[in-house]
Amino acid sequence: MSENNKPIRIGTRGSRLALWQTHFVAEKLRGAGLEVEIEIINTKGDIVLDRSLDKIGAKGVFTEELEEGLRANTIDIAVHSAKDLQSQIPEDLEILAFMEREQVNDVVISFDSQFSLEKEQIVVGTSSTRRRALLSRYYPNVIAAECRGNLQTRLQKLKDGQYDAILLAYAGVHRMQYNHLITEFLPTDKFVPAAGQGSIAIECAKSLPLPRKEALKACLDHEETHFCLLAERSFLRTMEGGCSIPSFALATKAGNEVSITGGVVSLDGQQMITDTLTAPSDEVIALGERLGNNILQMGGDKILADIRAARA
Ligand SMILES: NCc1[nH]cc(CCC(=O)O)c1CC(=O)O
Repeated sequence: MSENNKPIRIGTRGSRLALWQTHFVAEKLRGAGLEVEIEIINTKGDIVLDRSLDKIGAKGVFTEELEEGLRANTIDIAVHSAKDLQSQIPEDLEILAFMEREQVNDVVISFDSQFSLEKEQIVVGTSSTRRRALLSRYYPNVIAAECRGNLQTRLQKLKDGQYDAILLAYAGVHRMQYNHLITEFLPTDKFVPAAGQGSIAIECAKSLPLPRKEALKACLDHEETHFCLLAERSFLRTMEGGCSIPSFALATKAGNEVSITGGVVSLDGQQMITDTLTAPSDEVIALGERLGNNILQMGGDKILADIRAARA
């Protein structure tokens, strides 16, 4: 069997969401006539569930072990939620494809179909500092509480009555078929999503043979999403923020232009800096950098310094 006919070995985390995403990728590849094998790899983010993500601290808590597999050539590609991928990819690896993004909103999930964020004395669980900060900003009546674990764990905590509602990314809710529990779609102009939310990223070693890379990219990459994600991730790099920083960014492409809105919010939601910029789509990296530098200069640097000081 020639090198290019060997099955594609796909590495993935073992959570139900990760497996859904991996089977989605596998089906696309099989549809293109490629053979696939799936390898489940546990990451620190899956194992350490008793601490919030910003306290685990290390970059790439959901990716490191997968990246080791790419380096050791035990897998050919790693499937990630683009949002979970650190902004700086190691020198010897690359992102081969960003798959077509689905609806990017955050949503409210509750077992009470009458639930409203306007109510008094309600407890809402979130897993991200961004959602918690935005919740505090727009709904000071709400008590924002920490809610970690995979989607099933979070839903179980909601069912157990630890919260009146939780906030999640629509993409994960949809993939896990929990749409019936959505009580509200949060608007993206207020709850601007995290960079990369809703897209699946495919990572590989730079040394993967070119014909393999080309076949995979042709099958999995979505050009419009790719341009947008490059802009958002360039912004994230400039802000030096991973998933532990309450930054947000959403790019959209119209014709040959990409527009991006992004910024940062203080942990208590009191201060927020945002800006929107537009550029031709072949300048998305510079666009994201420009947005990041604007945000830092407009006071974002102070917000980030305060967050670092609060955690130190
Ligand atoms: N950090 C966990 C995570 N990573 C990706 C998703 C959902 C899917 C996506 O945004 O692409 C989620 C769950 C959530 O944020 O509610």
